[in-house]
Amino acid sequence: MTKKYVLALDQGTTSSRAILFDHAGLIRGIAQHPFRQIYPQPGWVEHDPREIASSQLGVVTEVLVSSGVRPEEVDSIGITNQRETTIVWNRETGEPVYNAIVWQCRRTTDIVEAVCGDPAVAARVTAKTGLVPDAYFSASKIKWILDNVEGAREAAEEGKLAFGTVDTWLIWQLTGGAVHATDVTNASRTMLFDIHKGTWDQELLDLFGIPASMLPEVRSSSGDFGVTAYPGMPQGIPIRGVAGDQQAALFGQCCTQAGRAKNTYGTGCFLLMHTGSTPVASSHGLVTTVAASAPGVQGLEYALEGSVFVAGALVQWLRDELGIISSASESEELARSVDDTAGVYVVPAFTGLGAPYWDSEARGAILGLTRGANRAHIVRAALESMAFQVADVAHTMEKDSGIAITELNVDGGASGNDFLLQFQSDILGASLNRPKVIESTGAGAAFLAGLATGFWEDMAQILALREHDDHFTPKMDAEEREGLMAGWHEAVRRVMTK
Ligand SMILES: Nc1ncnc2c1ncn2[C@@H]1O[C@H](COP(=O)(O)OP(=O)(O)O)[C@@H](O)[C@H]1O
Ligand SMILES: O=P(O)(O)OC[C@H](O)CO
Repeated sequence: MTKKYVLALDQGTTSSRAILFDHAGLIRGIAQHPFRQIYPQPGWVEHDPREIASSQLGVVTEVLVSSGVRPEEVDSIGITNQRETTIVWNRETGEPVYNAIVWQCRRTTDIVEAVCGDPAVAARVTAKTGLVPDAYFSASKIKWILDNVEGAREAAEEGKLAFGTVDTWLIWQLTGGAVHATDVTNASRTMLFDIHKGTWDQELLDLFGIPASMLPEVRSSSGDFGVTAYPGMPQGIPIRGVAGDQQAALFGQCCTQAGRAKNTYGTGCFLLMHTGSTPVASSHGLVTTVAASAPGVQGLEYALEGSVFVAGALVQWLRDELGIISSASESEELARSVDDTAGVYVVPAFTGLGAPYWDSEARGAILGLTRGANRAHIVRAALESMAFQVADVAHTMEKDSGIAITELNVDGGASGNDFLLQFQSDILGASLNRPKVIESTGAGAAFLAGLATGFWEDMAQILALREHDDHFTPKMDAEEREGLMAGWHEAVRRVMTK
């Protein structure tokens, strides 16, 4: 076989990565570059679209050179990306009209209130898109650019501007402007896409005042997105896989059937459960999103998604602000040095509380301190708080879907912490699988591309590649679990403002 590798481009919020996967699904090379975070005002977050592209294209060349792989050996490219982040550019010049407005940016809160403040309108938006109206999603960000960048609205109405999430921007760059397309998973995060029909929705476009001519064509996640034609880069490599990073991770974890779920432990946590061909609506503020499908699947597939705002970020806080650990990994050793937290609970509501509490005014607290409490107890309580928060989201998801989570696939930087995973398994009463290749996001993008070209034959072949290096099974008895959970809920109640 002359084609030996699939190249995944993982364009994340803080860095761009390129990862080479071989036929066994193992990583054969990886290159990574951070790029600038731009904070023009409190609560605003931007990226320079040119830096997104240059850092991403830079690591492609770097990974090929550093691993000694020839471009002819690369079967295809899969792209996965930070979602919702919004870029608008001029179709003729290829120049962005404004910086990328990042998913974390809160500048459009007032726009969302003005457009969706009426509960009947909000309900209609949710019914079509599966999303809870919020500045997080792309629609209000596009509107902000059209309303605030001089000449942008006129140019958009004349058909001169193109909108894209980061996948679309990268596809445009890689194909030399030949392809303006996105995939169904990224489209489902814009708040302009009808997730039932699988099409852009004119009513939503009118609501936000966005001309349809700006929108990319929507394609399946595993399919044809053109070939590379960027000057100075290997030419003619097919782009065959595209998915938003959380849906790519779900696919990479082989969660392609109803009830299968994954949780990514990064700065925050993203828990997604595949719900098959049924879009499950949440009664507790979780979002319904489109899942990435393997080739040949008819119609759309869906997932329920819930997130924890502060997870690994709490460990960073212990290190950088409190200074009670010197590295993230030290947290494990310290947590194990004590038998329990001595009744201490940490509620990391730095930016409020998400599902199922939805209290944006709540703030963090360390509770239950006694004279004997020491840093090990606090560090242990911090790790446990990550697991409690995930358990809250998981239980909410179980209620909404009617499906019990008995097995959870895990990944992300903090999933390297065995103490955390054992406690998570105990508190959830579910088994956890941590795959050997922890880069599930990149793996998902690679699988989507390699399935489209025939590099891998089918899902069964990919499932067979999956080697779990670690399983965690619940060891805690029900009484202890319930006691700890009750203590957590009491701690949460103490920080809530409503
Ligand atoms: N051994 C560990 N124990 C606990 N947290 C960890 C550990 N290693 C990394 N982390 C946390 O995981 C996060 C990094 O994970 P990563 O998946 O790279 O995040 P992201 O993609 O959100 O940037 C950081 O917040 C870090 O504090
Ligand atoms: O870039 P990440 O890994 O922080 O992921 C960001 C998410 O896609 C935002 O929805």
